[in-house]
Amino acid sequence: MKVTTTASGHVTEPEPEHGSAAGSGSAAGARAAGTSSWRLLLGYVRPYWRVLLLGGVLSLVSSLAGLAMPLLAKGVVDAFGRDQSLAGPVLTLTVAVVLGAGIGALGRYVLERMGEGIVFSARRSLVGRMLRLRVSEVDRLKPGDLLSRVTSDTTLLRAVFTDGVVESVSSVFMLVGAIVMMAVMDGVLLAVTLAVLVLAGGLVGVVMPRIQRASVQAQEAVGEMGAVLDRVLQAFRTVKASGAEDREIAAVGDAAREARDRGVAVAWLSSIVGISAWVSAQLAFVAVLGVGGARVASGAMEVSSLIAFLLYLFFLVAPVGQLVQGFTQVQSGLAAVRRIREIEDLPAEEAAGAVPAPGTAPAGVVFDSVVFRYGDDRPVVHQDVSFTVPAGGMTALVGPSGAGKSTVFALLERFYEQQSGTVAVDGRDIRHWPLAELRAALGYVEQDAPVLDGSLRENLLFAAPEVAEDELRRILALTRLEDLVARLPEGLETKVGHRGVLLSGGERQRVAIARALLRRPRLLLLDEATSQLDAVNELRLREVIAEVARETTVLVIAHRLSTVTGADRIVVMEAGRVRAVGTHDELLTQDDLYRELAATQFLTSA
Ligand SMILES: Nc1ncnc2c1ncn2[C@@H]1O[C@H](COP(=O)(O)OP(=O)(O)OP(=O)(O)O)[C@@H](O)[C@H]1O
Repeated sequence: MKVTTTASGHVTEPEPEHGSAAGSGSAAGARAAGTSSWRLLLGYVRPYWRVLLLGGVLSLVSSLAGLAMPLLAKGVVDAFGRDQSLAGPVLTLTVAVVLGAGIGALGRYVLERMGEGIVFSARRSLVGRMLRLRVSEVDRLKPGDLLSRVTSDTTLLRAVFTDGVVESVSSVFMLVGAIVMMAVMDGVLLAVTLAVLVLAGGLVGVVMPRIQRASVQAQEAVGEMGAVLDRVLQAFRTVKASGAEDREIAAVGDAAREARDRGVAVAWLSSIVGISAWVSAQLAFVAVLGVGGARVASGAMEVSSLIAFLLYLFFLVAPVGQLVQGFTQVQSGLAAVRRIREIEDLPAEEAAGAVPAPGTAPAGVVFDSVVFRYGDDRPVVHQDVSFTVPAGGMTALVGPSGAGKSTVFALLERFYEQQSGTVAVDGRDIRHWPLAELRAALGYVEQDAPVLDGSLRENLLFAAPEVAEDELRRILALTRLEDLVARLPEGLETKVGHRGVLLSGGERQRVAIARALLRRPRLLLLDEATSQLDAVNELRLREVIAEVARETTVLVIAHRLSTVTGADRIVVMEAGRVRAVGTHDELLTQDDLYRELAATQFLTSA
């Protein structure tokens, strides 16, 4: 696939040549999507073609040994009938059985190993792609569904080449071989057999497309169940506090039931195919026994040939069953590939590569006539935003909820791109910065300061794993976290738990600041927590911000009076515009909205 990089540094890919499975209703569209799914599937198997070939050859050799078995059995019967020694034919038969089974098992192992390799590379490439998706794309996706694409859909790829392609090829080989051998034995009996089998074949042809549709729906249902479950786990405490457990259990149960129903539909259709293959084989067996018995009685056929023919007939049953199973596996695999491809087709950011050191000098920011909306169908969030943050010191952004303050940070990090206007960091349009370098120059502390599952040390070094111990100690002192480290049972190595449950809100915020500072940002973006902090934490946070502002530029979305009074300048935003800029004292006299904000929102935490 051709990938191009735009002037802005964004990687763009051509529109998918074919509509996705969900999008294309027409038969031609579905065919085209099928073709490209195959191409994608082949892409996964390409690195393993030698292994696939080896596995395929081993399976074929094992099938050949299987095909020889009835002939060798006929040899045993003939030797018995002619009063010859049985040792030779029995030994040959035994060797063929043992060798055939051994080679078959080895072939199976080789293919299964390859299947695991394919799942591994599909997962690696999908996760690699997922983490590079643009934030705007991920906003639209459901995390649970994404998870199921990485965990469950990729698993289905394993069986495509093992149970699917190779088994099907060796089944066709067995089938053709058995039919040829049957033709050699007795043409009349073959005609009887084929007449019965063609009837079953027609039924299978009708059911197969339904199996394909049901497989896609089954996988979508599993994805949906993941999405519902994720919703519950994300808001676990809210679910409990709202007494909504029963309703949510029912919702997840509904999704699970849907997944079960779709799975049952696949099983039902597969069993129709399986049973018709089995019944037709039995019918063929009875017919062959009747007609063959008559032919043996009339002397037109030897009894050993009838026995060998019947054995070949039994040989037909297994490959037909495998073909059916193989076809189902391939259908599920293709459906999985389509779901994986939907993610791989989404626009991604440029790859990080080596990040040049962004320097350490504080960087300024300029927003110039920025207009931005989150999507074409969304309202304009930044109507016309212009302001300047000089390098060094602290600038506070204030304004009512929904004014567009957090969006300023999202644009600076280039999570989204403005529709018009310019955003510059250190005098350079951010679209001209290599993305990784830009992000390395910024430290970003989110409002809810997420803590990742792992130790406190892992959390602190998340953005800068190579940082020296003295620098870590310096930042711990700067962010007033030394007490916390001393208090935790295992110090820095203490597991802070999923979502940082061991830490208070204020501590979480300071851990997030320390994490950002350890990367030595030239500009710290701090979205202050709105939650109330106790007096000690409030004071510590204020000291930390003031001290950091001596080293670098700090742009803080402020929710506390104590923060804004310490700021060198304050930018007041309202409804997607900047309405005033000044110091606290200036704005108190000049700007009504600021005076009101200071009197209401900020006053509680003076
Ligand atoms: N990812 C998003 N997708 C779509 N709309 C969004 C997204 N993030 C924010 N918005 C919308 O953009 C508007 C501005 O949001 P923003 O978070 O920038 O405001 P804010 O001033 O930071 O508010 P607050 O102080 O409450 O956090 C809001 O109406 C919000 O609903």
